[in-house]
This record gives sequence, C-alpha cells and structure tokens, in this order.
Amino acid sequence: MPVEEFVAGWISGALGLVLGHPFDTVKVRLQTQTTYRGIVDCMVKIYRHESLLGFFKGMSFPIASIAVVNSVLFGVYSNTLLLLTATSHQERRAQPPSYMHIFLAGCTGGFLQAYCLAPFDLIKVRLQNQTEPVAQPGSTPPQYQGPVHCAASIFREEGYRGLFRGAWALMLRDTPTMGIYFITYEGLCHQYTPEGQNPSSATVLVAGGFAGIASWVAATPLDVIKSRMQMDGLRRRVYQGVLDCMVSSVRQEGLGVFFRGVTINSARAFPVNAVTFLSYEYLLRWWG
Ligand SMILES: C[N+](C)(C)CCCC[C@H](N)C(=O)O
Repeated sequence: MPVEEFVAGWISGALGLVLGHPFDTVKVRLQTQTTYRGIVDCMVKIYRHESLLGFFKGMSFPIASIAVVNSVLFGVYSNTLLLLTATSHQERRAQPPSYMHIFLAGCTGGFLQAYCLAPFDLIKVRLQNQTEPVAQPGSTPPQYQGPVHCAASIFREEGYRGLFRGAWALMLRDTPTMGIYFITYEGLCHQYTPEGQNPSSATVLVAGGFAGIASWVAATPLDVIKSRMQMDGLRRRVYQGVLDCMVSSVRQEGLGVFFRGVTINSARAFPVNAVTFLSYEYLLRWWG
C-alpha cells in the first residue's frame, strides 16, 4: 500500500490548519453562542478580551490530530481509487478515474476520517467555546485547562462514549461532503489542464480553494448540528439526538440556523484547502 499519500496528507493538512484556525474559532463561537452580532463583532470582542491568543485556542490538539486525520483522509482516498481503478497517483493524470469512482473514494475517506476526528474535534470545540481570557491572575479559571485536561474531564464525567459526542453528526457531515470535495478538486483541475499534463500551481490553488468552499457550503447545516451536539452534555442534556437537535434548532431560530457560519467557513476554506492541495500535490510529485 503506497504510504506517501498518508505522509503528504499529514504535512499538507497541518499547513492548512494553522492558516485556518483563527477563522475556525470565530465560526465555532458564531454557531454556538448568541452574544456576537456577526463576524467583525466576534473578532473585535475576541481580540479585546482574549488578545490574539484567543484566536488560537484549542489549536494544539488539532495540530497533533491532523497527522492521523488528514493522512487517513488522503491515504484512504488514494488507496480506494487504486482498488477501484487499478491506477496509482502518478498514473491518474494520464488515465483519469471516473467521477463516480472519485466520489466513492472521497466518501470512503470522509467516513473513516470522521471516526478518527470525532474525539479531537469535540475537544477543540469545547476549548474554543471557553470565553475566559487566557491565564489572567485573579479571574475564575476556565473549566478546562487544556486539551489533556479537557479529554480527562470528559472521560471522567461522561465516560468513553462522551468522547464521541456528536460523532454521528460528524460522520453524516463528512461522508458525502468529502465526495464533493474531491470531485470539485479533480473536476476543476481536469477542466483547466491540457490532456495528460500535471495541473499548474495556480490551477491547484484555485481548484483546491473552490473544493474547500463547495464541500463546506454543503457541510454547514450538519456542521451547526454537530457543534451543538458536542456542546450538549456540558451542563445538562438538551437534545435527544441529531434529529431532535435539528428540529429544535429550526423551531427556535428558523431555517437560517443551518447556514450559521457559512460565510466564515467559506472564507476559511479557500486558503486552507488551496494550501492543503498545493502542498499535497507537490510533495507527491517530489517523491514520485
Ligand atoms: C468535509 N468538510 C467540508 C467538512 C471538510 C472539507 C475540507 C477539509 C479541510 N481539512 C478543511 O479543514 O477545510
């Protein structure tokens, strides 16, 4: 089984992640808290109360986990295509796989990475939602002191299954939308690249950026539900399950609730995924 894809997936994921984390914090806050009036208001408040560091809350864990998560995504994607079409990464430019195969491979990668991502994503969301200023003497300390403490507290209070809170919504979010992610990327690359050649850097950047936007727009409704399920259980349980969370969110806030954070998600998705695909392609070409 080719391993380069796993390693390339890891490095490229980490680069994209750092770039996108401040956007991600704003997104999570807008989706789960009602104190902010919009993107700018949220950014200003984070900066005033929590300084620049506020934007990077909860990042250390995703950096560690991206090694597992992105390598599973890209590794499984590429190896599923190898199984389906019997072509390696290098051969795929000359013999492009069908969109059906790309979609299936993307869904498989998305499904498997969701399970690895679930506990890490839960901890990230819980830490991002702590609004206390970072380490100020005299102020009440936040509930979770850091990722390890957060994981241990969840385990203690909510059990092993508590670490997988929201995992079902995450899997529903990622399986189809990772299919969309790879289809958009491959489709755009194919469109703007002469037969049999490698796509140019500009093409990879733009195709990667739009792949990120397309998959995030499709993923946003379930992303909101996922984040809410993850915050549920912190004090008392509010939602019975994914469906119940959807119904009560719509009842209370209208259909617009499904698009909370879509603008910030898209603004984040372009640079993150442009950089992810560019480094992924270059690492593989370089090793190939
Ligand atoms: C499938 N879904 C839309 C959720 C994510 C697709 C892009 C994944 C990328 N690592 C990022 O963080 O943007």
